[in-house]
Amino acid sequence: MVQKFDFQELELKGAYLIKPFFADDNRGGFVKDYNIDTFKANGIDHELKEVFYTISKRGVIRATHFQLVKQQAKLVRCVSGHVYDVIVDLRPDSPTFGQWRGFDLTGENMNCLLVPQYFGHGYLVIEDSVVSYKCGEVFYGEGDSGIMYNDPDIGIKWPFELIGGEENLIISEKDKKLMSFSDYKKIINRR
Ligand SMILES: Cc1cn([C@H]2C[C@H](O)[C@@H](COP(=O)(O)OP(=O)(O)O[C@H]3O[C@@H](C)C(=O)[C@@H](O)[C@H]3O)O2)c(=O)[nH]c1=O
Repeated sequence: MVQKFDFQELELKGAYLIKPFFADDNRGGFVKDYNIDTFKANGIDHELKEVFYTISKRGVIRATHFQLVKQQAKLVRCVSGHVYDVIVDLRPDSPTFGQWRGFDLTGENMNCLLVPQYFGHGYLVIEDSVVSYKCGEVFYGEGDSGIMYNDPDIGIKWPFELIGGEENLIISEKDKKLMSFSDYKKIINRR
């Protein structure tokens, strides 16, 4: 079976759900999730500066992250396991400002998300997972920031029932102290 790249632009413009190139045979499979020319031919200008992976246990939440400076577009794929991945449009001049969308990314479905610059990104880990990131900008620790996963004004509906309830969440100390959406709007209005 051979599956070609497939690009679907989402309602949050500039974000894409992407099926990678995939071929299998009696040895197993082959996945190509990035090619600069194929991306350009489909209207996506995404040149890589950094690639990294996160390894997470079921119940982990990493959300909702972005860099306040050196904005980082990223191509995200769950290499193994299952995450519920959420993107949030944080572009103040966008008609979908403040809106979120969620997607099941699994090792099996191989779906990738192209998260544009000026978006927040995060996920809830439904099964032990490895997630890969192919970034258009390097990590910039001083600008590392985020909005609380449970911010009421954004209102992300996380499927906590799939991890046995919100009380089972595993969250970093940093992610317990992120800003509110209301604070984010004050920061960008001052710029
Ligand atoms: C993200 C990142 C972290 N680090 C360091 C900082 C820290 O010591 C350690 C773990 O960092 P964090 O706790 O911030 O990792 P994590 O919570 O996994 O952060 C990630 O979350 C997801 C949702 C994203 O979208 C990513 O862009 C990134 O923000 O790794 C880097 O050196 N380079 C990086 O690119």
